Amino acid sequence: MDISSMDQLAKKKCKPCEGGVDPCSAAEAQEQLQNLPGWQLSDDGKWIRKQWNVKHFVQGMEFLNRVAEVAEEDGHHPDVHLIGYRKVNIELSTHAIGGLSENDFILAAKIDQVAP
Ligand SMILES: C[C@H](O)[C@H](O)[C@H]1CNC2=NC(N)=NC(=O)C2=N1
Repeated sequence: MDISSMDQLAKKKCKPCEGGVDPCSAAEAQEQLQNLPGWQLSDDGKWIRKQWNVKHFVQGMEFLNRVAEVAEEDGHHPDVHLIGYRKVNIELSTHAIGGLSENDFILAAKIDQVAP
């Protein structure tokens, strides 16, 4: 997987993924995360997660609605871990391969573009 800048990632489109490819390594993931500020890699290297502080609950919901549009457009979807009083926490992983693929980094860049 080539390492792209955030802008390069956001210009890419997620590719349909139904398994059959190896997840990216923790080292590749860490390298890619250099361009995705605020995203954390899980200890097992299988997912990335980011938390935002928002002004209020509705702002968090409006943010998630924008995320839903991006996800549907790209055919790659987040796991929303928390929509709280003033917090949103989103996790990304490619479920078809049980780990991270470039799709997750592309979606992370696109989510950052629509974050409040
Ligand atoms: C064919 C298409 O790529 C799959 O159905 C998509 C849908 N959205 C997805 N989202 C995530 N996070 N992981 C997947 O493996 C996945 N697969």
